[in-house]
Parts: sequence; structure tokens; C-alpha cells
Amino acid sequence: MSTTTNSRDTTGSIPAQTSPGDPQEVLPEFRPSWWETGLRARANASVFGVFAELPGLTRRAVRVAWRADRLRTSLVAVSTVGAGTMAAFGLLATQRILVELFAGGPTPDRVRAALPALAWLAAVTAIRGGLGMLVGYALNGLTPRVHMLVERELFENTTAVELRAFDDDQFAEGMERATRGTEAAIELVQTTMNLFAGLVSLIAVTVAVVTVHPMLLIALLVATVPAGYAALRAGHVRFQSFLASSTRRRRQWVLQRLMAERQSAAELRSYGLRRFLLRLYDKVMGAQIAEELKVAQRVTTTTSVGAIVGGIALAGVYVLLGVLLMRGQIPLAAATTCVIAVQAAQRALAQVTFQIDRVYSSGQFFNEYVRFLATAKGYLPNRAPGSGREPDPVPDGLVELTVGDVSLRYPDRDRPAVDQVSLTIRAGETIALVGENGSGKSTLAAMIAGLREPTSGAILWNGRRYDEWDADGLRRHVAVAMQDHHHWPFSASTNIAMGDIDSDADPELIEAAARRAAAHDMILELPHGYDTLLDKTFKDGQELSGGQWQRITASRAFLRDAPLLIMDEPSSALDPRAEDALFQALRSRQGRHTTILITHRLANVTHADRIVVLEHGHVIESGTHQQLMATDGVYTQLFTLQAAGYQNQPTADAPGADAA
Ligand SMILES: Nc1ncnc2c1ncn2[C@@H]1O[C@H](COP(=O)(O)OP(=O)(O)OP(=O)(O)O)[C@@H](O)[C@H]1O
Repeated sequence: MSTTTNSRDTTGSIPAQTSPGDPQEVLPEFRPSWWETGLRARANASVFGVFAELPGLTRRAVRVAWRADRLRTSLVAVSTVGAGTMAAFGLLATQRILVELFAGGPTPDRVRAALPALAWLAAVTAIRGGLGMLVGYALNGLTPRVHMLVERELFENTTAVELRAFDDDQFAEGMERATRGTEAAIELVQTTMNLFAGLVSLIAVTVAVVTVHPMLLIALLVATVPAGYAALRAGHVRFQSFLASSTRRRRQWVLQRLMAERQSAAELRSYGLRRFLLRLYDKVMGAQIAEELKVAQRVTTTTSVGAIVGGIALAGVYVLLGVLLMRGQIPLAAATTCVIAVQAAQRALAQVTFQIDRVYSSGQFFNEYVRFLATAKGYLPNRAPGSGREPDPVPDGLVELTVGDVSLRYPDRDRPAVDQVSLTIRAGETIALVGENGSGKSTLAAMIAGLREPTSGAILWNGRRYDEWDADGLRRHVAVAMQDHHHWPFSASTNIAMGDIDSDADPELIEAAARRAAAHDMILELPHGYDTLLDKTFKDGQELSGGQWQRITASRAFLRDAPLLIMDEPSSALDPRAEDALFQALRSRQGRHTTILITHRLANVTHADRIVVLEHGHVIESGTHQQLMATDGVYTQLFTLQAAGYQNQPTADAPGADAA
């Protein structure tokens, strides 16, 4: 295996040359991961392995179709078998017609004798057509229901898993594959039904051929199996390619967004990132094209060899028929039926092999979906371990919150982000978490909000561990304004109402919450006030500034009248007036409701009941503003530094003052 796995050279720059050789040398994300080994083994399974998996895959397809819509699934199955049977009857009727037409006697008599079989042929053809239409209609109704069923199941899981799942890149990979798997579910159901149809036709035609001459069966197999084998091999190659390029496609998608979306447009220009991103794009696409070419060559070679061998074998079949005819070993009517039957069998077998290939490959994609659901289940909240009982509903109100020796280490990190932190917060207190970037404030807040589970230690809500309470109920008792808040693409009022989505959005409450976060006047200035859609990508949608979004986020948190409010950097983008209004609103909670406040603007934490200073995940200082200032520790240094920024006003003597 290549040892060059990072695209950065020793100077840390990204190489300018496009080298679409080994994709693993292009970007570090392309390094094969251990978890792909099992998938690769499956993708490399022999063609016979396909047959081994087929029953399981078709069972899965039928089960999912059955769950989505029983009536339509039954209708498709019955109509498919009916249509296949009609095909066999059609062939038998054709043979009957030929026998009558090739018999002795005057032509009008022969035609008359053939009429009943002709009527049969017309009837079975019409019935077959009608059943085919029925299958089409039933499938049209069935497939969207299948898609909805599997996609909804996916979203049920992705919205329920714990936050830590999103730190895991395997989870992200699995999700991409699973998304493809939801589309594959439709294909799997459709192709499984088509496979049944093909098999029924094939059986019918094979019976007819064997009836004419058993030897023709061998010829038939020789004429069709190579092309079928080639089709199956080609399916494998395509699947392997999908597997190999999953990470690359994700990277390509990210790059496409970075270069085409408005969020990144301004920074892209101001930093002159255009050439840098285009170079990365060239590398990713170079590797992608190299892979696609390799796959296309293998597919073409495999299918061409299959077609050549199949063509030679078919010629052999016709030669054999000719020999049998010349020797008088087979009547002309039977030989003609045989040619028709061989062609029909070839079509049926081609359909079957094609469908087997598609069932197999769409089944592999669907397996990714099934596998992802299993992975996601591993991330579902696991409450009250070992207790075997339902978690208790959370009583209203917070009396005391205890953080007991809590640590959290992110999976890919050597050091814990929060390290053995202990803290007791009583009802009505305002606690400020301060500390330098990366000191663990947001991580601690996320654990207190019930969004992340500690790696060790425990947090107690009113004296009982979080995992003993109902998780959703607990989260309803906490309102959080996130540092990385999401810009929900809904109206301003919905954005605020989402803070308490389970209760009816009372416009008065929404307005009151907006006033507390200094958002009310700003919202009224929007073209449609509270009904303004906050998404520029839709018609009449509006874009907000960073500070305006921050006000909406704070309003959302205020709307949820929760006993515990966590505000993580709520004012980093606010103007001084809005900031003042927000902190006045926060101060008005003091003594009545509990607040945890994270901010780097230390002037805003002086009123807090307690200031907790974090450094590298540890609590290094704790006390009121006055107590901490008296200790001359880290807090004093940070506070003094910031205060000096306000005090050091330029004077008339200061250099540059004139120019200003
Ligand atoms: N999802 C994550 N996966 C891995 N590491 C993370 C993740 N989130 C945070 N970290 C790391 O954990 C440490 C603490 O991060 P955290 O966001 O809690 O710090 P913070 O004190 O809130 O910082 P800031 O003041 O910059 O907001 C940092 O080293 C950060 O890189």
C-alpha cells in the first residue's frame, strides 16, 4: 500500500499539479478505511456469490413492498405470474397455428382450421397486455410508497441518534450510502418484480423448447449463458466502483458547494480562494475520471466477450436446427416454432440476467441502507442502563443541577475536552462559563443540555442522573441558544416558535420573546414582518445579518419558558444596544430562573452569581467577579486585558490621532 497518503507537502502547501494517478495520493480522505474491508469482500464476491445472495435480496424486496402497500404488492405478483403464463399460452397457440398452416389440403381449409388457435392467440395477447398495464399501474403506486417508507425510516433514525454520531465520519459515509439506498429500494422492488416476470416467461419458453427437441435446451443455454454471465460481471464492476469512489464523491460535492453557493462566495473572493479550490476540484475529478475510465474499460471488455461468445453459440443453434430439418428429424412447423421460441427464450434470459444484475446491485445499495440503520441503532439513546424500566418523566422546575466529576473526550481526540469538572448549580443562579477558545465551555454546556453524554462522571437533575429521566422531557426543560445556531429556512415567527414547537405558537408570546432579544423592531422592518421567509433561495425570501440571526436565536431560547436557559456566545455579533437589551433580559431572570451563560465579553458576566473559568477542560477558578478579581488569576488577566481595550482611548497626542 502506498505510504503517501497526504496531499500536503512538507511546507504544508497543497501541490499545484493535477495527478489523477492513485486516488489515495490525491487527498487524505481517500485513504481506505478498515470498515470498508467487509464491503469490499462482498463487492468482490463471485458471480455464483450473486446467486447465493439473490434469494435474500428478493425476500427483502418483497418484504419492504409488502410493508409499504399489501394490495398493490399482491396485484403486481398475481398479474406478473398471469402475464408470464399468457406468454406461454401464446407460444403454444403460435405453434398450433403453424401446424395447421403447414398441414396438407386447400389453403382456405388450412386457414379455417387455424382460426380457433388464432382467436386464442389474440385473446392471450390481449389479456397479457391488460395484465402488463395492471402491473404498470400497481408499480406506479407502489414505488413512491416504498420510497417514502424507507426514507422516513432513515430520517426517523437520523433525527433520533445522539449528537456524537455526527462526529463519526463512518456515520457520514454510511448516511451517504444509505441515502442512495433509499432510492435503490424502488429499483430493488421494481427489478425483483421484473425478475419474477422474466423467470415465468423463461420457464414457459424452456418447456416449449424441450417439448420440440431436448437437445435444443443445451444449444439454448450455450447461446444465452455467456451474455448473462458478462452482464452479471459488469454489475460487480459498477458496484466496486461506487464503493471505491464514495469518499471522493462526498469531497467533490463539498467542493461544488463551496464554489457555487452564496455562503462561501464572499470569503472565496476576499481570500482569493478561486484557484486553490479549482485545483482541488481538478485533483478530485482527475481521480474520479481515472476510476470511471478503468470501470468503463472493464465493463466494455466483459460485455463484448460475452456478446461474441453468445453470437457464435446462437449461430450454432441455427445450424443444428438446419441439420435436424434436412435429416427430416423435425417437422417444418416445429422448427419454425423453435426459432421463435429460441428468440423468445433469449429475450427472456437476457431480461432475467439483466434483472438479476440489477436486483443484485440495487440490493447491495439497499444493504448499505439496512447496514446504516443498524449502525444508527447503535447511536440511539440508551437510557437507564441495566435498569430495564422506563425512564421517569421530568417534574417541572429545577431545584439543583449537579455536575459530578464529568469528563468528555471526543472520539478522535487524545485529550478530554472537559476533564473531571464538578459544579453545583442551584435554582435561580446565573453561572458564567468563561475561558479561552477550546477550553471546553460549549462541550460542558452541551452535556448539561443533555445533548452529549459524558465519557465519565454524571450530571444530576434534581438529584437524579440524566439517564434516569426521560431524555426528551429533560431537553424540554432546557432552552439553548447555540453558538453554531442553525439558520432555519422558515418564516421569522416560525423560527422563534420552534423554541417551543409542541405548544401552539401564540403570536403574543412570540412577540414578547422577540422583544426580550431585541429582535422585535428588526423583524417589523422585514418586508412581511414576522411572516417573512428567512431563506434567500426561495421567492420573497430574505437574508439576515449575523447579528440579526443571533437575535432570532435568542428569541427562540426565550420563547421556551424553561427552568434552565443556556446561552452560548449569544452576543458575539450583536451591536452594543442589542447586546445591552439582551443582557438586561438575562439579568431579569436572576433569582427566578437558572441561566448558564458563555461569553468572551467579560463585562457581561460581572453580575453572575458565579463565574467558572475553564482551561484545557479543567475548572481552574470559580467565584463571583469580586472574588476572582481579588485572586489575581487567569480571570483577572483576561478581564483586565479586555477592560484596557476600552480604557486606552486615543488622545490628541497619540500618533495617528490627527489623521483620524
Ligand atoms: N465535535 C467535536 N469533535 C471533536 N473535537 C471537538 C468537537 N467539538 C469541540 N471539539 C474540541 O473540543 C475542545 C473544546 O471545544 P469547545 O467547543 O467545548 O470549546 P469552547 O471553550 O466552547 O471554545 P470557544 O470559546 O472557541 O467557543 C476543542 O479542542 C475542540 O477542538
